[in-house]
Amino acid sequence: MLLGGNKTTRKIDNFAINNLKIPSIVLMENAAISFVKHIDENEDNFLIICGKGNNGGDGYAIARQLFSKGKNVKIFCISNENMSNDCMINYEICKNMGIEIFYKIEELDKLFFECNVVIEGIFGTGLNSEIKGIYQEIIQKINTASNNKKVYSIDIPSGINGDTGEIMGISVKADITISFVTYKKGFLNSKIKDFLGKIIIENIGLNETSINHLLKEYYLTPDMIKSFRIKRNEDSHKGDFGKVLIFAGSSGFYGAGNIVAKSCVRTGAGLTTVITDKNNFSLNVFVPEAMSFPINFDNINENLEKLENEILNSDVIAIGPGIGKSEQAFLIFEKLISIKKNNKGNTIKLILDADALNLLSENRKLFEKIRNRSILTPHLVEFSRLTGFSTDEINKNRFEITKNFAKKYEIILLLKGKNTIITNGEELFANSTGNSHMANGGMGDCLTGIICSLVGQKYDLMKSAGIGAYLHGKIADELVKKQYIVNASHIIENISECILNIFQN
Ligand SMILES: NC(=O)C1=CN([C@@H]2O[C@H](COP(=O)(O)OP(=O)(O)OC[C@H]3O[C@@H](n4cnc5c(N)ncnc54)[C@H](O)[C@@H]3O)[C@@H](O)[C@H]2O)[C@H](O)CC1
Ligand SMILES: [K+]
Repeated sequence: MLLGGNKTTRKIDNFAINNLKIPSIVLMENAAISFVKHIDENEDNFLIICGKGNNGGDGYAIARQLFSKGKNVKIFCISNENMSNDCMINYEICKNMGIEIFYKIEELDKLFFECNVVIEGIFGTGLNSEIKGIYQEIIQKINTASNNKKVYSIDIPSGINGDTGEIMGISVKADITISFVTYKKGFLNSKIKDFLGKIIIENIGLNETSINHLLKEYYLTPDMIKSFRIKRNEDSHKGDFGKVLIFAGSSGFYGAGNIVAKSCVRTGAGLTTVITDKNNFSLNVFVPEAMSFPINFDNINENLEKLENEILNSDVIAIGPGIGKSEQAFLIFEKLISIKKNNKGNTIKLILDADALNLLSENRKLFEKIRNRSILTPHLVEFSRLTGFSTDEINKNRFEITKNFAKKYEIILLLKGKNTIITNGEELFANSTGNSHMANGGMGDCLTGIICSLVGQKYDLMKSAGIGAYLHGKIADELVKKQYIVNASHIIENISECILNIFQN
């Protein structure tokens, strides 16, 4: 699903009108028809509150549609001066059709009392400043009425900034928001969850393929994830699903390595090998399918040469969870990223997480070695270390900062958090799954394991990160329906079933 905002709505509008030659009034009519589809047939007595821009125009067109179905419809017109063209056209039609239109704010309380459903089209993507005066008063009244009326918002609850989700002084609290063409970036702002109600994204007669060259940002949906699927050949063997090398876990943190390995195996990698302390015997018990490459941390030079063979044999290397920042960890990390091509002549892909990111932050010249082949999976604090931006700065400007970083270092960035972001600097995915009940130790390790496994199975880096983040969150979303806390072990046990559901449903 396309992800957009105020500027992109204007871009799509312009393209549809100027290139596809769809008159703007047709777009508005399509929007109205799509909107009305979501209104329960049994509802009656509508109050439609209209501003003077195209959001208000949508409101007048919706009023006409409902009226022509025989519904009781009343309109509150906030202003009939300086209306946009299409708003004026629909306003005039409503007048001509004899729909009752009210203008005085003193009449609003009675209108609220008499209606069952409020539909508001005050501001959409054109809101450009703090809401004051009469607009503020009307929105306050809608919110008071909303205690016992159903409130539908057209496109965006009036008062929410479509780009940032910021509340511009005051905002309508909708029960249902029916938005057009794109999932608005502002909806990702967790602070406004209660203002949006149920979100539905509707079509206005534009096929996604005819406009998706205009924007390269997506909100990940089940359909998108399904479309990423690579079919498995009947005659394939384990070598076709990737040789994954994992450097994770160290004394005191063996669990991290075990979780990465088990997630990787459960996601379907062909062969999984874990570089681990020679004294770690837990791996074989926890993940019998994985192999281990033992390291003597007291004398790592013993193993570095043998390690070279292991690297040359691998398709993808995941590095980071639980490795610490010791001299030895650094030397192994440096060795692992120093060879670009494997025995088959293919580029070895890298997934860098946790301490690998911290080591990278402190040794920036290593960025040179990871270009064009890596996914970095920081959480907010790790990303702050990598970029030098404060966590507040990143939160305010996630899209731009992540894209710039990915572009500068030619890597895929996956910034973990609510609506995890994945970008290569051009294209961007915002994840739609996940919840706060999965915020506990080991979750990141599990995500790393899933992603490196997908890369091993020849999914490209963007898609591996996208499927991985979606799957990881989706499993947790399903589990919280029946349990309060979700741990990495719970995710691991459900990976295979969830992949089946996503790819086959
Ligand atoms: N491609 C699509 O998705 C389509 C969307 N449609 C609808 O059009 C609106 C956007 O319409 P636009 O005319 O650009 O803006 P608005 O109606 O949101 O508001 C503009 C109106 O309000 C004034 N204004 C802005 N901020 C304030 C403020 N703080 N106080 C007072 N007045 C303010 C501004 O000056 C304008 O007069 C989109 O959301 C969809 O609902 C199309 O119908 C079809 C294509
Ligand atoms: K609105």
